Amino acid sequence: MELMKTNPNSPRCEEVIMKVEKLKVWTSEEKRWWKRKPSKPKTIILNNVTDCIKTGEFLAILGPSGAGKTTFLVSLAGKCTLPSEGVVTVNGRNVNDLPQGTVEILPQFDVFMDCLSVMEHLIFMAEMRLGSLKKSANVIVLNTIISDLKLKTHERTLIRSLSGGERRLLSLGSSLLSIPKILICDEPTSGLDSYNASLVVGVLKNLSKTGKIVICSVHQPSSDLFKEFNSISLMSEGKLLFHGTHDDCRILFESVNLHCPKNYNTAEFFIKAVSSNPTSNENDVDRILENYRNRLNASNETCCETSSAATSQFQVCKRGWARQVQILLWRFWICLRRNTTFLVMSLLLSTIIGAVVIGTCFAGSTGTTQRGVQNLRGLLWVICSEVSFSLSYSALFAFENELSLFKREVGMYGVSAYFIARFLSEIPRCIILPIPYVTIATSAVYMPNYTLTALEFYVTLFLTGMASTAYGLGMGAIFISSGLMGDVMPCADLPLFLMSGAFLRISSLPIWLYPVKYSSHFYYAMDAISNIYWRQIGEIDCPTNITSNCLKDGTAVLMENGYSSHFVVQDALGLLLVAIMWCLLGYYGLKREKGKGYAY
Ligand SMILES: Nc1ncnc2c1ncn2[C@@H]1O[C@H](COP(=O)(O)OP(=O)(O)OP(=O)(O)O)[C@@H](O)[C@H]1O
Repeated sequence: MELMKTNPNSPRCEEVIMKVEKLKVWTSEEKRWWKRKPSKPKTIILNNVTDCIKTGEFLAILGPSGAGKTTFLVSLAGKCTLPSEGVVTVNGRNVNDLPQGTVEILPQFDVFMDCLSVMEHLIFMAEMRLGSLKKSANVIVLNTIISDLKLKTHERTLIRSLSGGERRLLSLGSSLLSIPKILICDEPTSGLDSYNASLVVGVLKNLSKTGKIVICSVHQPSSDLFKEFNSISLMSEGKLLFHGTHDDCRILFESVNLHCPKNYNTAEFFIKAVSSNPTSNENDVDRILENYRNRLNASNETCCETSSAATSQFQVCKRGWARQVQILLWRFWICLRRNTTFLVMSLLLSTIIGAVVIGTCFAGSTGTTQRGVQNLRGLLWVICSEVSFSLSYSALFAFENELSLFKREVGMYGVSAYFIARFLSEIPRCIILPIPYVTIATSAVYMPNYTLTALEFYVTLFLTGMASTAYGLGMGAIFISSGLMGDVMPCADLPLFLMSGAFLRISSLPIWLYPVKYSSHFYYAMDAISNIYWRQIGEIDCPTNITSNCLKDGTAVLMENGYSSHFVVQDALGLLLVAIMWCLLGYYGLKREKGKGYAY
């Protein structure tokens, strides 16, 4: 197995030592702001864990449910966001300061972009973690992982069609692509049949033989699988009761009169013995711990220090920003392409129906009569708002659906690269959506210089679509995890669309509302589209029997609404700035989400 081969000439400094010193982790305290006392006090999850894990260890972490195994693994990976004390180091360097990918964690639950095929997913991961697949060395690594994990037959299968076990294998393959020095797996065999479980354990064991550390939590392993691990750690109630070989563990248990019956699964025996259930004796746990500590003290075994300089070898591929955007865009594009028929059909159907309804209601209207002025104003508002609302609401939930994936991939790519790629992936919608409104709805009304006017409408609606998409993505990113998006959006929309001039006379706005006006994409869209239309209306009929004031021409309509006279520059620039503003806000929203930590 190419990937797992050890280099015989490797210097001894390639040794990896992971040290855990007095690690304590608590649950977060919950406190209501109006109360002095916490409503839920913090409780301890990991209680003073000290350990040392060395190169070549294939370590099984055993313990009953709730013992703290997952919390321990997450802490070892430097991804624990709970309050903690103590330190985890790798070759003397804090685990949090190591280059991304040095310590990889394979979580208990898999998260993927389900629309990709197995191969597409692995190519994405390889490009991000390993480097360019134009390099033959990287292709070899990728192919080795595919063949080691027997994924070849599923290369073209969509991830959404994989079984739970196959998803586990794919997850493991993705983690292996960063060629980590330390691989931490939370129940890597759960959901796998015995063949695949031994396949995974075999791959992990071979990996540990190449001078790496592989740590796995395991739930009820079969005797055969359990034997494959060369060391075990036993946890109970947040304490580390033992770390060492199988034999040492057996001897320790026998020292407190706990003998594993013949032909009994040893892993099960150890777990049962330290479980806090009525059949186990609580004193056993204390005695095991005491005896273990006494043995450690007597053996005087120390966790040998390795120079932190040795961590300089921990170099991991980091793609440039532009390349990250490109790779992310490629992934979004595949999903878009896979759903193209559905997307285009639903987009066109909904917009075509909308455009036909609008065209029917406004059929025959003309801006050259006093009666037609209101209809044309209404038509322009309806097509601007349809484009704007459709695009902002379709972008709004983009991040919510991808939040777990984004938080799993934290550190693999930059937040800005992800945001920009997401924004760019929405552009096809901005291109397609205005077409029916411009071609169908406007053809039912009188438009001077139809082709040119329709083209100008299209450009305006496209730019409006871009700003609306940025607005949707921005709001989505800001309120991503609160579940408030749907509630907040109508409140945020209201002041912005009131600035469109369709309901309020813009020229009569008080000065303190100007910031809202200038940040409203509805305002720029209506200002531009109204100018395009009304500037071409030279004369509006004014019947002699009319009782109200007559609007003599298109310019009078524009003046009545209070639209700008520098519309081309102002509106194009305005829409661009609004898009940038929402992109920046969205970026900070996502950055805040990233700061909340890894999604386990
Ligand atoms: N974020 C958290 N907030 C509150 N309590 C937590 C949190 N994470 C873990 N706990 C609690 O800490 C204890 C240990 O949890 P952990 O998931 O580490 O156990 P485990 O040994 O991995 O269990 P299992 O084998 O069932 O997965 C549990 O009682 C759990 O409820």
